[in-house]
Amino acid sequence: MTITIALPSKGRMKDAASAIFERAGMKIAAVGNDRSYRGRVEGWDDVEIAFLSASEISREIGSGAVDFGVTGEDLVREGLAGAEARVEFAARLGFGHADVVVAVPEIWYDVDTMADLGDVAADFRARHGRRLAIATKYWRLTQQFFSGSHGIQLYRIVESLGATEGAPASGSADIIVDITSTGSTLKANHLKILSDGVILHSEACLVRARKPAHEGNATIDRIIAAVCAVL
Ligand SMILES: Nc1ncnc2c1ncn2[C@@H]1O[C@H](COP(=O)(O)OP(=O)(O)OP(=O)(O)O)[C@@H](O)[C@H]1O
Ligand SMILES: O=P(O)(O)OC[C@H]1O[C@H](OP(=O)(O)OP(=O)(O)O)[C@H](O)[C@@H]1O
Repeated sequence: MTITIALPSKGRMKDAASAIFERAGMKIAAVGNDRSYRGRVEGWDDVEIAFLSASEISREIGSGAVDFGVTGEDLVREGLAGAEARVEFAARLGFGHADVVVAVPEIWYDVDTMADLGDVAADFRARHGRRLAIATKYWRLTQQFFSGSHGIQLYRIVESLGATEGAPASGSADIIVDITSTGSTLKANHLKILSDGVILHSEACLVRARKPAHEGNATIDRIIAAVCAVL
């Protein structure tokens, strides 16, 4: 059986992902020209590489179209319902760190915790005639965290496809759920992270699709061992 590994074709994880495989003794060569979206691994004839975007990788692992992928934990947990049952986080790779956080305007002086935010959400309709609006592209993680972990039910998600941190100032939402790494974008937009508002500490992971065909497959075990050995 040919094992397919999906690696980022662009973006911030691309170079570090390929570098880890190279260090692991799996040197990747493009098939065809340099812009090709397929590759192979020198000396590993039963392995092929598919170059995809980070969010496509989480989808393809979920559907089982690829065997392994390197992508952000946030994209896997956001993209796949019941991720744990469908995929294995085989290794945390030590790059692509970002936290998915709940952030509110700095001037909400009385709001520092999720419990405070729950109180705000409960009063919001009476005070403002509408529900608290949360701008995010992480609607699954937001619902799990607000409704599942904190019992907050009174809110509305406003889907954001970019510049999420600008939503409170522009009036399209009251608060946000987004990723942050240095914190400078939140700061520039006068937003603060709630003290218990970190939903997920994400980083790039080697993720395996859970497939029956992987049972007892020596190449599967060899790939995981080779990557883990260089971390
Ligand atoms: N400062 C950051 N901003 C955005 N994403 C970050 C940051 N730091 C780390 N990441 C991680 O990088 C991943 C997204 O990578 P990138 O933005 O390169 O993807 P992409 O190529 O834009 O993918 P797609 O086009 O499919 O969305 C996510 O897992 C995210 O957590
Ligand atoms: O905490 P910081 O270091 O400020 O990083 C966080 C910001 O970086 C990302 O945006 P980016 O400008 O990289 O664009 P992208 O979302 O299109 O990747 C992300 O969406 C945040 O807005």
